[in-house]
Amino acid sequence: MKILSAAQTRALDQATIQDEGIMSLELMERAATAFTEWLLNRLSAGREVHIFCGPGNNGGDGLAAARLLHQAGQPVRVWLLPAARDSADFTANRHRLPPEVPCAELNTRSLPELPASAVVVDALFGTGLSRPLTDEAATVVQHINHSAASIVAVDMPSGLLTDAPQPAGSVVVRARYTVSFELPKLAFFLPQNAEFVGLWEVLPIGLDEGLIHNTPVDNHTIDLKLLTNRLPARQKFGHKGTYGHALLLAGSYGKVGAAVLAARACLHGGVGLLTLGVPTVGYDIVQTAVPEAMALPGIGQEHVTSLPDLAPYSAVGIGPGLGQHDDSHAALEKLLRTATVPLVLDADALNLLGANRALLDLLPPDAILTPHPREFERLTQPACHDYHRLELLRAFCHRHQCYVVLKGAHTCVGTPAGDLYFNTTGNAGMATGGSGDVLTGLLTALRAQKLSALDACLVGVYAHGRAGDLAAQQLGEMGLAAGDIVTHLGPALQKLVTPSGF
Ligand SMILES: NC(=O)C1=CN([C@@H]2O[C@H](COP(=O)(O)OP(=O)(O)OC[C@H]3O[C@@H](n4cnc5c(N)ncnc54)[C@H](O)[C@@H]3O)[C@@H](O)[C@H]2O)[C@@H](O)CC1
Ligand SMILES: [K+]
Repeated sequence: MKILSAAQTRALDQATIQDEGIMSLELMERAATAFTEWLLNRLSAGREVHIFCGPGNNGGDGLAAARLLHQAGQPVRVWLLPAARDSADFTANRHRLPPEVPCAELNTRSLPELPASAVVVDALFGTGLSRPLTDEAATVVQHINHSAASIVAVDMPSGLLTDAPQPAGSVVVRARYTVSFELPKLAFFLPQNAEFVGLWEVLPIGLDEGLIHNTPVDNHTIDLKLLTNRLPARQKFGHKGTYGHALLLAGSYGKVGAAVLAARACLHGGVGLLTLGVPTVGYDIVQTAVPEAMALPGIGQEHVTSLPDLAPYSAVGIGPGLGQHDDSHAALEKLLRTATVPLVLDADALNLLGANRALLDLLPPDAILTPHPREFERLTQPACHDYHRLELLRAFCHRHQCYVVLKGAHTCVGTPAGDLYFNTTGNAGMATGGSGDVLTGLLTALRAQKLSALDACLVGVYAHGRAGDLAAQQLGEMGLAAGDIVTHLGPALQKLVTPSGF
């Protein structure tokens, strides 16, 4: 899916109205209908719904939803934010509200009591918000936030800008759910907004697909549609040589487990052959834990101290559990100077790069780096906020012509072309030691199988998250350990395989 800016969203609404010859009121009705159905499916009987409406079309959505909820037999009350001017569609829906639905203008000196059993629908402001909330609007939002009621935001939590940072201390609705329309908003993907957005969902309202297709964007979601035809099916006459030979340089004394996890993920990621460059201290461990992989002797006693001959390999992954010793640094530098095959760099390989920034200039084109935010900042600079981090990410990928997988709840893949891809799979159970090692092994496997760097990142990140979701379904989020992600990689990848046939 594309992630549109607020201005593009407005333009798309308008263009859909013109192209389809429908009234903007009809589009609002679609939005309100979708929202109402969503809410009715989740409401337990008897809970009173308080709908807070602003003066624009977000408020219009709220008024239309109030009518539809009332028609469905749901107890509902409407509260209107006083404003000098209301939008035309707000006014039309105000007139269509049945007189039986209690509807009153808010008075900030005596705001309505909101019991814990109430559901608050926040339809104060949506994508039309142009500046932080002040005065009455801010007071109302603070009142809602201080109540114990459950808050559901329509399209956006009011007060949150769609695609730009908030000034510190801005008043923003803290929604439990945000129900948005057609396409997700950039704000939803950023950790700094999690406390406002809550869980979010996007409901289709039939905006013009052709127009969406023709809208140029550089922010996207990673979803099944995007992944179509990126992961080829296995060939009937394929053999282990067909699927590449990966080398993983990983593990050191006390961190051999990282090498085991990356190795297992690499094998379950479909690689034909895997060789492990682990120090002697981990040799017996990996030979026992991962018998399918070969292990190289003599590349270091307690950590990796030398680089093997790279000729046999079709991709190299380096970093999990590597340690940051000087001779590991030297091996990394040699790798960067000599490798002609795809590289995946993670963990201590990134920390070594961060501590020796001159190495960054040696990165071969299309290398994949998989930092978490702190590791990324070691490679660049501290980010002032999440939007700044995305700017840094774009600039870094462009400057070094590399792909960066910035790990998080919505892992973001940055590309040399300046595109950002936000992942939509995964869960909080994956916030556990070793998850990243699994991703590194998987990405190395995909690169060894000759997927482009972009396809490997998109397929790998999505499948890794999906495998985590499958594991959590069985084990619960708390019960999930990184090895469980590996176990579920097979089904997660299988879902993405390009079907054979014609
Ligand atoms: N036809 C459409 O354009 C559709 C719009 N939809 C809804 O319409 C929303 C966008 O509607 P609008 O563009 O009218 O915008 P909003 O309803 O989000 O807000 C606009 C109003 O708020 C005022 N405003 C902006 N910032 C303010 C601030 N800080 N303090 C006080 N007032 C402020 C503006 O002057 C304007 O009156 C979407 O989020 C969505 O909920 C949906 O009904 C789908 C169809
Ligand atoms: K809202």
